[in-house]
Amino acid sequence: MTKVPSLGVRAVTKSYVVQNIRTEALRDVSLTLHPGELSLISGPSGCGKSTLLSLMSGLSRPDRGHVHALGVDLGALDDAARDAFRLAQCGFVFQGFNLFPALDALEQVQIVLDYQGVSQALAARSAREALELVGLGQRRHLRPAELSGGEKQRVAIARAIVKHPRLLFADEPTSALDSVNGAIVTALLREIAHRSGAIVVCVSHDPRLIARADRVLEMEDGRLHRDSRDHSSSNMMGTSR
Ligand SMILES: Nc1ncnc2c1ncn2[C@@H]1O[C@H](COP(=O)(O)OP(=O)(O)OP(=O)(O)O)[C@@H](O)[C@H]1O
Repeated sequence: MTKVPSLGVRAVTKSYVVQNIRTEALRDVSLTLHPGELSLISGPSGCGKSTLLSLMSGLSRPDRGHVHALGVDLGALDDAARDAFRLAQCGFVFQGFNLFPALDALEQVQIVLDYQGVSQALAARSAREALELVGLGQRRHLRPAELSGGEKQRVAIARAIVKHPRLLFADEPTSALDSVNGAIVTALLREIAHRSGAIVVCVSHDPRLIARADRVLEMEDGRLHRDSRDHSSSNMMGTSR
């Protein structure tokens, strides 16, 4: 295993077949994402954003092409090894928060480390630090029903970062939030990328996130259509439209 700390997608295609109808979700997509940056994947509904996120995080496999994460070829790993890679290296934030109703904020975050076999004392301390980082240190004993939507998303972010993942994936993390909380969560994701050096990847339509991202990748019809890093490019990676 090399120590290349990037996330690379090379000539990836992915189709779904439902009732004999094939949908090409990704067509020959290539990109490299770098540590310390908040990268945003944007584009119209159905253009392949979530499929790309799922391949980059090792949740699914491409039909063709390769995904290299932190120097590891995810396609070369069996299911157990990919699960282990995700557990060790990846954090996830989803639009619906996915919190346990019966647990308070501290427990929601701590449970991740408990699952990894970290001692109770260290898990509690780390969970508290992660909640402080997202500005919820004082509200750590509240349950989801006692927290606002923005606070719940911040708990979800604390849960995702408590094990210091080098890859942080967020699928529409602000879509359920009002403008103030959307801005807070956006700033937080960017700060996490800059401070921790993690590769932070968001899928979103949210203009607040688009405006604050270090890099914006626009998709269209299963292809990468535009990369803000390459201003001259509107048809990337040899794809012509
Ligand atoms: N599990 C699946 N089975 C069949 N088709 C799928 C599946 N997942 C996605 N698709 C199809 O693949 C294409 C890309 O879907 P994907 O969810 O990646 O797009 P998206 O850009 O994330 O869309 P949205 O913004 O609406 O979430 C769409 O045409 C979708 O209907």
